[in-house]
Amino acid sequence: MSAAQFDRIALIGIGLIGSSIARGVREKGLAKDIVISTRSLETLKRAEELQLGDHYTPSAAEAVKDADLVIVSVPVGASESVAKQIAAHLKPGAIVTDVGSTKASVIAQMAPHLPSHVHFIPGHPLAGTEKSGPDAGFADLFKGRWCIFTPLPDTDPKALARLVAFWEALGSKTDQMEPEHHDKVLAIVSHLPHIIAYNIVGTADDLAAVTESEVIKYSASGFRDFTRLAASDPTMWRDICLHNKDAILEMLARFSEDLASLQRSIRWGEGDKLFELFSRTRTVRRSIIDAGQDVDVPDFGRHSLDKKA
Ligand SMILES: NC(=O)C1=CN([C@@H]2O[C@H](COP(=O)(O)OP(=O)(O)OC[C@H]3O[C@@H](n4cnc5c(N)ncnc54)[C@H](O)[C@@H]3O)[C@@H](O)[C@H]2O)C=CC1
Ligand SMILES: O=C(O)C(=O)Cc1ccc(O)cc1
Repeated sequence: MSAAQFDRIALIGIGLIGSSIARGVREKGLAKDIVISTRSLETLKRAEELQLGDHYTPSAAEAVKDADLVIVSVPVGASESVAKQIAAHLKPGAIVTDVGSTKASVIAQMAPHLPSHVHFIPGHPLAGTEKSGPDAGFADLFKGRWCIFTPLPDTDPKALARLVAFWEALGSKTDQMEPEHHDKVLAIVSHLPHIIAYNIVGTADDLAAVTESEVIKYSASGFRDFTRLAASDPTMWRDICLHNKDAILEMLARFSEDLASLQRSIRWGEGDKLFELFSRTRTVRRSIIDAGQDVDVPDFGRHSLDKKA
């Protein structure tokens, strides 16, 4: 058995991320046994129909018994509830991890409840789409994408190395950072873009009453790209906003200031300033492409609008 392989993996939550992990684990042969648990019986039934695992139970406590690796893939606001349910049933020596989009809050919710005889290692795959649920997942979701770990100070290096090997076997590149740093970085690169998308699509929807259906009829690709982000799961994004509040508010304050400056340049016809900003931002896109980070475009770009949600 390689470092990336486990006898029994328990997946708590089987939506886009949990089901992508299940599919990847199967494809790469990373577990002898996959146990799936989720709160909704309907979702659990669907996971079984899709044959994502070997065992299915609505009880998270039941699912983690004898599991060597437990992966919690639920909206971040449900983390404490899951930790409380599984705590007394975890196998000594098991690795417990999560995939939540915020890290300081997940640690604060889970760590106090988990027994000292397990290895709790928070994680976050920077890979996803606007879709949710067990049908939305696919084994290649993590290929070439970062998975960030925010280990606690006393984390066992061997357990961390096994979890790193596991995510790398799923195709991820891996990195580590402090949870607070993670939350600030993600606030600007992921959370703010989604909030801006929700806002602009909401504004356009309000205006639609005035302009009737012109918003849909004439929607250009720029607006269509925003609608993809704004179609993301409402529960997941409500929880991210509530659980990364400070970092998001800090970035929003900065964003609002810069937007006011842009507004002023437009009002006063400051073409040089507009040109300077637009030239600077163009180089950001180019550097992302040059760094080979542009893997999203073919799969999740505007074509995704044409696929079934
Ligand atoms: N969707 C995305 O693009 C990404 C999401 N994430 C994070 O991954 C986590 C899961 O997200 P998705 O898979 O996209 O969501 P999803 O909505 O597709 O699936 C969520 C799953 O959690 C279950 N669930 C909800 N509340 C529960 C509870 N209290 N107890 C047990 N199960 C519960 C649901 O039944 C469902 O199976 C979230 O924390 C999210 O922030 C991380 C990276 C990307
Ligand atoms: O769909 C997109 O463009 C995303 O950005 C997906 C995503 C959503 C949340 C995360 O924490 C990580 C990735």
